[in-house]
Amino acid sequence: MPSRKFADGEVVRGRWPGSSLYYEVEILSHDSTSQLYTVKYKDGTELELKENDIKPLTSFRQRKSGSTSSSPSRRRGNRSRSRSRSPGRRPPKDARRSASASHQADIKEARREVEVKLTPLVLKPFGNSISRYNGEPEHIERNDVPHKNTQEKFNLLQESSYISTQYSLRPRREEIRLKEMDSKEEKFVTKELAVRTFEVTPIRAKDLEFGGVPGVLLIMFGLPVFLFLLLLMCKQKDPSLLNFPPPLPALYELWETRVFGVCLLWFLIQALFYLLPIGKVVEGTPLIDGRRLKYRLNGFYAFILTSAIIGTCLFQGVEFHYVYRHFLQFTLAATVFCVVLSVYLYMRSLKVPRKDLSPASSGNAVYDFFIGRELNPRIGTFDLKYFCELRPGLIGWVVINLVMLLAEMKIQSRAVPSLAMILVNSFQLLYVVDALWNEEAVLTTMDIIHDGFGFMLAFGDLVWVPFIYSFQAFYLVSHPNEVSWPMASLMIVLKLCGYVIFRGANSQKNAFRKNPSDPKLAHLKTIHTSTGKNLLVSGWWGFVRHPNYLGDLIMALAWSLPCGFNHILPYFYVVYFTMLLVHREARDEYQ
Ligand SMILES: NC(=O)c1ccc[n+]([C@@H]2O[C@H](COP(=O)([O-])OP(=O)(O)OC[C@H]3O[C@@H](n4cnc5c(N)ncnc54)[C@H](OP(=O)(O)O)[C@@H]3O)[C@@H](O)[C@H]2O)c1
Ligand SMILES: CC(C)CCC[C@@H](C)[C@H]1CC[C@H]2C3=C(CC[C@]12C)[C@@]1(C)CC[C@H](O)C(C)(C)[C@@H]1CC3
Repeated sequence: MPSRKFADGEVVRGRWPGSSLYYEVEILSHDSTSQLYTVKYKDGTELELKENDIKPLTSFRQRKSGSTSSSPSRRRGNRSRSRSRSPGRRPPKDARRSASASHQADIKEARREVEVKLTPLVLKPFGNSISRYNGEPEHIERNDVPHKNTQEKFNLLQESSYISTQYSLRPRREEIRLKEMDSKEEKFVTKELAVRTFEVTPIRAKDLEFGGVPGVLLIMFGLPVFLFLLLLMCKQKDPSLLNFPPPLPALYELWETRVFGVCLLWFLIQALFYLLPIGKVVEGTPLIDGRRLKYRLNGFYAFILTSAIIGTCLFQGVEFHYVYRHFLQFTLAATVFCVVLSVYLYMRSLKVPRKDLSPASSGNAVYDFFIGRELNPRIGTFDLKYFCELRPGLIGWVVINLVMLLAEMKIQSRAVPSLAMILVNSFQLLYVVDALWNEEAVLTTMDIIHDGFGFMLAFGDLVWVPFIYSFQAFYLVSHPNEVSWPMASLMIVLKLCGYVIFRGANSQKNAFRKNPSDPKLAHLKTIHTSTGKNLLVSGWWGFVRHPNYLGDLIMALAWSLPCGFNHILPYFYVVYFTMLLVHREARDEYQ
């Protein structure tokens, strides 16, 4: 039997799972089969830890800072003690005044202080949250040297951030109770922190995402070219990679004003549906200044109305084949539209107050043109980003799929569409309907919370989604693939598995973000993070780090499989999507 290093009843330090923080724990028992120790924290939480995650007390130096507590519960107690000593103990009303214009001089001075003294903690505004982990170790030393008033205020802010970096694991019910007790005061602290960090921290070049300016230039010029090449490749009889490059059409052949007019009409019809006073109005997550924007949820109605129009057009004998025949022209028209939209978005963003800028914006014109300068560009109540995220592109994708289904029947002289085409169409239809049905969920995605509205999302939403995501259907029109029923059943099962994981995880996350005290979530465990927010670490979110991405990837595979294995092209989506999600996961992890 393998020997054990620590005895029952021994007091040691246990590493907090997923962090580099050690708390004082008592060894309760040891399981010789799993080699896990059951340990108890001072607040009563019991966890199982590996031997590697346990250290003797003697291996830790006493911390210099004022906080000597080691367990989550003791730290909480300590927190109120330290607060009572600090200026932050003032009632919120008084404190709010300190952030007002009458203290501009203080702020200026503090700004200098922050730049010089608080550099280890790079706080950058992140969407509606308030600070951003800078990749440094989470354990932040506190500055105990007495300073002037302004420095003290920032110590308080730093302290609140320090407190936020400490993980806690307690049953969720208790967490909720404690949260309610503290929420008032925390709200004040984080709000003040938000306002100040937004003013004082310029974004450094190394913080730019997507490879900075060279990276975004490459994406902006490279992606449209890539998109056209992919579509041209697919038009070839043998779309093998060996047949690269495909024959290129003359540029003038790609432009057709009528097609551009159709795109414009499509956009305007969807905008009209968006403006209809049907569907409930909800509030988005709080902005940096505490405001919450209102959003109307009527995407699903827009989809129903669009289906009715498309149905009527079909009934009237409208030639949908026109879209297939002019597919490249449609792609170019949508790209031109998106460039014009991006220029408009950038120009208008130059006039908006700083508080309305996206936390992702940098001050560099090229980068900001790409990532979007303004967080929530609106014309009156018309929210351009929210509208584009779900309506013209996503509904357009379904319509394009239908066009491909009809084109397949026409070109291959079929009385009914192929099973492969039916599978692709229904899988993707389910995905779009799900997105529209759960429209509110989009309000908690990083696109809405963090990114501005610029070329990236305009191109992604209005060109990339409709013209790339419909690629499998486009492929099947000229490269038929027979799918047997047993294979089809396997693909359906795969799709449904992916969907259950995707929906389960997203719904759990949205419910949690909407109301962390939701009794339905009380059984779930959470950890506290340095952004001040909690993360779920059980349920779907205890299974893998990003269960929603996993489900999405499984679905992506399921809707590529009906295209068979003759060519790699239909699997491009799976490859791209994996890269996109790995990158998003890294961005999320960083934040
Ligand atoms: N088809 C496509 O092309 C495509 C592209 C992108 C995304 N998607 C799908 O869209 C959905 C949303 O994607 P997303 O990129 O916005 O990612 P997401 O993971 O849904 O959202 C990121 C946010 O989720 C929160 N979060 C992360 N881990 C959490 C946890 N353990 N507990 C609670 N909250 C947690 C964080 O919120 P806070 O910041 O508030 O902490 C984070 O900012 C996903 O299902 C994804 O697969 C599809
Ligand atoms: C560099 C560019 C090509 C990157 C383009 C990225 C976009 C294509 C995606 C960014 C956010 C994505 C997104 C969906 C579709 C693809 C994006 C616009 C989404 C609307 C798909 C349906 C989901 O249910 C969703 C609503 C959660 C999702 C939101 C994010």
